[in-house]
Amino acid sequence: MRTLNVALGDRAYPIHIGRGLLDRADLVLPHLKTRRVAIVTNDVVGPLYLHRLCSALEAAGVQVSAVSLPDGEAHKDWATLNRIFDVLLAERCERSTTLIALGGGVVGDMGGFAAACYQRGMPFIQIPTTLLAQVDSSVGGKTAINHPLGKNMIGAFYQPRLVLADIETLNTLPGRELSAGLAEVIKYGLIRDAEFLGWLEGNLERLVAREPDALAHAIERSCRNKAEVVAADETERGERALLNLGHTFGHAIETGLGYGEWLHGEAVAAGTMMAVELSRRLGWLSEVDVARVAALFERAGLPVYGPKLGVERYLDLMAHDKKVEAGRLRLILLRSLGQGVIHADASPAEISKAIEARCR
Ligand SMILES: NC(=O)c1ccc[n+]([C@@H]2O[C@H](COP(=O)([O-])OP(=O)(O)OC[C@H]3O[C@@H](n4cnc5c(N)ncnc54)[C@H](O)[C@@H]3O)[C@@H](O)[C@H]2O)c1
Ligand SMILES: O=C(O)C(=O)C[C@@H](O)[C@H](O)[C@H](O)COP(=O)(O)O
Ligand SMILES: [Zn+2]
Repeated sequence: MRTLNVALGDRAYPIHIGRGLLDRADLVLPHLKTRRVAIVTNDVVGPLYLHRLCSALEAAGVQVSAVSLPDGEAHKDWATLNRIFDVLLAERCERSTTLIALGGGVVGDMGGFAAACYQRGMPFIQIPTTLLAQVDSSVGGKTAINHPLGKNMIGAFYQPRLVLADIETLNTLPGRELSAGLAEVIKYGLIRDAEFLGWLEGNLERLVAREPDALAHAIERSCRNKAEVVAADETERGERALLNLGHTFGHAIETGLGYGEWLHGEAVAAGTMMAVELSRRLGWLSEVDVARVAALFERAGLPVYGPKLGVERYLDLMAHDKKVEAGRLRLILLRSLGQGVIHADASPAEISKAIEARCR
């Protein structure tokens, strides 16, 4: 098992990465306030892993309630969030009960938001079961639900007390979902870790083949990058915005097509290509750099062009981005491969050309 720390003072928490961790109640117990938990999962993950987690906790004397949500991004909404509150109340969960999110990023984002709101805040633990959730969404405390007009528009910053990433859960993950997770892995290389980017270029097929050592390395390195950024800028006043590379375009794709049509990671990959193209047009990247990034995404089984929504529609959707300040779009671009930058000066005409060049 490898352990990292998210250094947030008296709210610091560990990220444990390893095999068989679902059975390790001993890792969970020190982070509970009382011996009472409510597990939030979904209709796909529950049948696979809920029993193991429940058995381990119950054997350690913990009283467990569980709620299973319908699967998918289309259910990351108010109605589904409310189902969590219905169960927490019906089961008489207390403010000291710990909510455990067992699943991918959708379950984690919704479980975390429910934990932030229920009785004004209950303890929260993340047990991520997708690659995307293990490398990104379970760390850092962004929680949210979607709105028909924009992704993650209603939410809160609310940190977990523990992240438990059991790599063995990735064995049952569909290939398309593994690829989606790789988009966020590649992101860390592009925005702040050129050495890791080089490693990814040399090892991508090992990740696609789910070689345990390669996966463990990629998850640890990704979490290390994310933990450093979050510790330095928890609520996205500055540097944390770099984690949004490709997301302003990508969220427009997800919202524009309807949630769940494209996976988040797929939209981020196509959106990153738009950001990369704009960076080239600004003179920061070369044609060779663009080809290098596209090749990496393609080897990961990810799209490198977005859908043809129409440039006006893209711009309209992008205007809802949370990084918009005083009506001005702030985009994450690349000064070089491995160095992200927040850029507020791109003109709508320049942005439009980059979108058009990367739609098909
Ligand atoms: N909070 C953050 O910082 C952050 C970061 C990145 C993404 N996100 C959010 O995360 C969401 C995407 O997360 P995701 O990619 O994990 O999608 P997801 O949660 O929808 O999970 C993907 C699919 O895999 C299934 N699944 C999960 N674990 C499995 C397993 N071990 N075996 C088999 N099937 C399994 C799920 O039921 C689902 O069908 C998006 O809503 C995105 O906005 C949040
Ligand atoms: O943790 C962050 O900060 C991120 O931006 C990580 C992203 O991968 C993630 O998709 C996040 O939910 C997007 O945040 P948002 O603020 O644009 O909704
Ligand atoms: Zn993301």
